[in-house]
Amino acid sequence: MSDHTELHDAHEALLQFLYLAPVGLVQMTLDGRVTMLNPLSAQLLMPLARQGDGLSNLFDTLEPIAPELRYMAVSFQPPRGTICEGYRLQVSAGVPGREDAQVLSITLVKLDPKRLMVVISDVSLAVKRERMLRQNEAWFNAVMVGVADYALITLDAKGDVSEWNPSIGRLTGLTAQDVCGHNVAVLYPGDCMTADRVLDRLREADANGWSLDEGWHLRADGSRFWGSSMITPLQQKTADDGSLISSGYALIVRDITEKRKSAESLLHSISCDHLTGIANRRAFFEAAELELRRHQRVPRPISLLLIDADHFKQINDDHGHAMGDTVLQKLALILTQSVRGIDVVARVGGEEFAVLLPSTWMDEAVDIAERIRKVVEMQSINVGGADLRYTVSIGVSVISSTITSLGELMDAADKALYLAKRSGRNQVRTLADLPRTAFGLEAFSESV
Ligand SMILES: Nc1nc2c(ncn2[C@@H]2O[C@H](COP(=O)(O)OP(=O)(O)OP(=O)(O)O)[C@@H](O)[C@H]2O)c(=O)[nH]1
Repeated sequence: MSDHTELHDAHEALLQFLYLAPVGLVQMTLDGRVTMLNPLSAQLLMPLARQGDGLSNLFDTLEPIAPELRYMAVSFQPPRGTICEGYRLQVSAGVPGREDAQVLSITLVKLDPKRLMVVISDVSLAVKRERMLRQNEAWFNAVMVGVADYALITLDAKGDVSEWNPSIGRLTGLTAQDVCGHNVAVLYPGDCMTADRVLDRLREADANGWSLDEGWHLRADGSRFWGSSMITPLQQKTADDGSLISSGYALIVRDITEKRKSAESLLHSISCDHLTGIANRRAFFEAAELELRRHQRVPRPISLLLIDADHFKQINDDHGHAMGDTVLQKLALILTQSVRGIDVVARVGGEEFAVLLPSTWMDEAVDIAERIRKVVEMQSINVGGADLRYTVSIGVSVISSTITSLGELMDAADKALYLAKRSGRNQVRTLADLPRTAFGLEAFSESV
């Protein structure tokens, strides 16, 4: 066989491999320009491609959901090596009960100083199974493990503590007088549990047979511990509408501080944004999905703030990328300090943040957004002796009869944010601020 034929056959075999590979494979330049992609990667990425751009640059395609990938590639100094492995990208939120969230796993390898290879796979099903497994494990642990560090009490139909068991004193230092007759929310720090949330959990226990949650709990001396709590219904009866309701519940609380510490670094790596330390896009969608599922069971308001730093490109251009990063870190801090423990604060894009506010009406959400806007406006960051000031624009939306899914909630906040930007930035807007006749964005842009 001639060298030429051998080469041709090897090439054919390689193409065949790429074509049939069970994972998406993309080869590209360091700045993301795609030079080769196999059919599976095209299929996985096509829903993300913006009109007109196609899939010509992978970093552009992934910019809205993972702007950090470009920075990770640029800041990777060695001439070759693995830049990231199994990095999870939350593509869509999914619709509870109808459509699963879509999650892609991305491995980025630098082949040589000029080329990157990307391996993409759809791990949506695996993520769903992981979550179920985590839940089952926690459930099992709550029931079977650790007789020394658990506490048991009973609750009435409203979630008030009806029966005291000394185990709760051992775990928390609280006395019967501290808890009996009070809402079980007394076992939690003020900003981590509300009476509404307690009722949600009781309804969840009625529907599923149990409700399991992890979070901060309170000791008598004011200190906190990370606890797992499981609520199970006691005597159940069928209501007029056919649903099951209980006259009482058992609550088991366990101190899992130690277990949390060991799981924390793993959890941190998959759910925290690498720059700001707050939740990343993936963790946000998971938490928001859970919140919306609760809302479907017991309807009550949920508001969303989308916060975007104004003229951020200019900050990067004037003061350098590292200063841009500092601004994002400071903004993340302001957001976490401005809301309650049960609110979800996340970085969902490059300079875009989201805050989900359970049990919060639109006017309360607008007040919180306005407070955040003012704190940012007042803050000055020292840059080489000079003051750097910046502002944010905020879009606010709330679940309503027309906005029922996470996608719609995000979309409404995004439109309101766009309105805030178009109206001059450094302001808070809702869709109610749109001209009545111009609800759609296209119509709006024509009318401005
Ligand atoms: N420093 C830093 N910059 C980032 C990061 N992620 C995204 N960016 C930059 O954020 C900038 C966002 O710019 P644009 O979307 O044009 O928006 P803008 O300049 O904020 O303008 P408006 O949003 O219209 O007020 C881009 O220049 C991105 O490169 C990051 O992690 N760190």
